[in-house]
Amino acid sequence: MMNSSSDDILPTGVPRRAEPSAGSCGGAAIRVAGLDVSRGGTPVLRDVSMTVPRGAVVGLLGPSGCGKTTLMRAIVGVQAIASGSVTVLDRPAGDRGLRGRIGYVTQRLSVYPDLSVRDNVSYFAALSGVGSGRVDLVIDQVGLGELSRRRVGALSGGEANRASLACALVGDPEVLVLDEPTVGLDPMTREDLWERFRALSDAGRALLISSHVMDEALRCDGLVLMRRGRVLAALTPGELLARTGEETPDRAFLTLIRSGQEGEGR
Ligand SMILES: Nc1ncnc2c1ncn2[C@@H]1O[C@H](COP(=O)(O)OP(=O)(O)OP(=O)(O)O)[C@@H](O)[C@H]1O
Repeated sequence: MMNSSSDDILPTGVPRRAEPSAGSCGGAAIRVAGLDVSRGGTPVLRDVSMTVPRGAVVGLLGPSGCGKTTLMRAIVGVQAIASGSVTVLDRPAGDRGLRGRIGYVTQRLSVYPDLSVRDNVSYFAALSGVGSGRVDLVIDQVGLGELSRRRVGALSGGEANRASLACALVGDPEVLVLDEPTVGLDPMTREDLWERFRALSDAGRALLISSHVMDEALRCDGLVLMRRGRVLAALTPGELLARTGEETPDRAFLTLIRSGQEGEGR
């Protein structure tokens, strides 16, 4: 039986490190309830409910086309929704008051190819009103220190992705929504970035990170597993392995899908 009630949807264990201290304004940075979205007249998200606690890294996993990007677009407020609710930092998604408080890195490059890494990040710093003090810091954090003067158009795909990430990080947003940020990266760079994500969550930021790479699931505090526009399960990596009896997340995901299909009588 998959999670469906809103009481179920916080992966157990996730809020523990993310629970607000007394007096703070609530544990969930992102709260999605009963979300339905259609694109091009076709339903692509159906009754999606999930939360991302403050101070946690939640992995959004599922096969290509299952609706991960659409869910992220709804969370950052650029996707029309049919029904349900999406709340970020206690405000409706897309609210003007959220500007600068959410960082979003899309799969497509959202930086200017004709500008250098440094100029791109400086531009985003100016947009966020943070000044230039953090520019070199975030460029170093994504491992582009030596390439900061190079035009983004002359970077490799993975380097350009990291330039996008630096632009999202420079405003020090409270919520980060990252659509496959590690795609095309070598294992060492991937490792560095996950350390960075962990440091951000330790500092209280909420991160929702989509990935095709199931092994990255083990690095997350909580997982939202999607299939065909629905949330198949929301749970911790440990729960995923324990529930399925599998040793690796990709096998566990397949086992969950199969058990779901049996439940559907297919
Ligand atoms: N502009 C659009 N018009 C119509 N359908 C769309 C549009 N964009 C996406 N879709 C469809 O919506 C569904 C969900 O797409 P989405 O991009 O959210 O999936 P995803 O899980 O992020 O996929 P991937 O992992 O391949 O990036 C897919 O079936 C896709 O074909």
